[in-house]
Amino acid sequence: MKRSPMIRDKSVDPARAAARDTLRAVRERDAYANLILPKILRERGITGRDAALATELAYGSARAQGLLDAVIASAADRPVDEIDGRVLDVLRLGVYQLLRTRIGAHAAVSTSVDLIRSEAGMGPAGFVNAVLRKVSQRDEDLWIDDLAPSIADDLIGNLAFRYAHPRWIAQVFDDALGGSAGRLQAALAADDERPPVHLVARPGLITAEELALVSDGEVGRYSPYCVYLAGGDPGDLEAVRDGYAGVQDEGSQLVGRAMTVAEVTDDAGRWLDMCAGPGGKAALVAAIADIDGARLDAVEVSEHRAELIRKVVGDLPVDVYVADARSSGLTPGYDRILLDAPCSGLGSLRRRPEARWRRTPDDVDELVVLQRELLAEALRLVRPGGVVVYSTCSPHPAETTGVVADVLAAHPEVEQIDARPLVSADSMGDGPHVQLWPHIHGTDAMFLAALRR
Ligand SMILES: C[S@@+](CC[C@H](N)C(=O)[O-])C[C@H]1O[C@@H](n2cnc3c(N)ncnc32)[C@H](O)[C@@H]1O
Repeated sequence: MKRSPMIRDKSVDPARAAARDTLRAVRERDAYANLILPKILRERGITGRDAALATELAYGSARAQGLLDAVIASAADRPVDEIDGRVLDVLRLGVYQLLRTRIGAHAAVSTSVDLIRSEAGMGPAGFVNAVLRKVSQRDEDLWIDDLAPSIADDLIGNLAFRYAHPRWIAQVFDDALGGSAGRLQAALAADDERPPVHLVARPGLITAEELALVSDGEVGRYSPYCVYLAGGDPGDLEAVRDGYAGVQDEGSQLVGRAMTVAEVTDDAGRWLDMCAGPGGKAALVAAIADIDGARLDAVEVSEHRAELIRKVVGDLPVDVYVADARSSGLTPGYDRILLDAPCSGLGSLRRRPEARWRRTPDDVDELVVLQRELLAEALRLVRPGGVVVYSTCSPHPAETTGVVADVLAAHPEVEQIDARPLVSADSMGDGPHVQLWPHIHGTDAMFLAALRR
């Protein structure tokens, strides 16, 4: 591969250059950090400690962007949108190192100056040096005390700033948590951390205990298929490469499993996953279907994502349909349906570093309309006595309890059943729905509700 000039420059640290180029791709091309960074590392042959450092700096800086920008604007005495983008990327990396890592101030500043000098020259390097030296005079708490809204005036704004979330998202979490500052603080803090990798042991191929043994991991708390990986790249594991295991958040496993364990009398084995791409839950459900003698129809509107489903389900009993699930043409009469609806993803922000700064409240309004239509169609496709599991990787009340309440109001023939026994985790509240949380369950903030027609 063609190496960029800054990589050849001996003064530039390859790990930091990889992190900088990731932030640039995120800023300039709306790239996803967790897709672009692994590619950069692979292409440049960066492994081991350098790869770990690049990952920490790129993901950490992307996740903390709002906090970092407020500090940069204050230290530079100008809004960040008046700072050249390439300089801003390097400043974000530098401020992240100063405030949120144990890297010494001298190393954080000098490596940042090297990064920008190699591609933009002495002027921008002097600016980066001056801003970072000013930032280095205080620690993170002092900067937060200076710049965050006061606790007395705006508690949610203060917590949002402190834990690097847009205020509107902190407000959504607060609404979903029922307005307790302690709970909100714990939720935001957990969401501000780098999440552990969860593996799924594919039923029928390997047990969680066996997978824990070969991966040096720990068996999960709730999902019988889950293993918590202690560290390292899951792609290096033979079990993952051979398809015996995959990467999947424990909450997502619990949702897939819930659809298969709900009580359905005379289950004829006609199962449907209505929004199945890229196939994480479909693969788990299909493996269980294989054991139970059932067959899964998997619908996905995007051809590319449908192809990902085909790859991950392999020879399992699955038929993949590329269609809009609101008008798929499938014959009604399903025993079990999983509707893992397209959603804002506010419950898995910890796994998508830059996502929190891209989402807007308007995204949610459009999604809610689609979610209602999809759920109404699921209720049309399920047979009397059958069960629909509705789930989102978002705790936003409009996308969760709001959608369920609206659709139930229009369908008196449908009852909501208690989803808690289908999940069997701790602290699941009063039901009948289940809302999982990173700070309580260690999972993404998945929601699920179970409806019987
Ligand atoms: C939350 S994701 C599903 C994740 C999946 N269940 C998994 O575990 O891998 C929602 C999926 O729904 C698809 N989708 C969006 N609108 C759709 C529609 N109208 N009909 C079918 N699929 C749709 C999206 O392309 C996306 O792949």
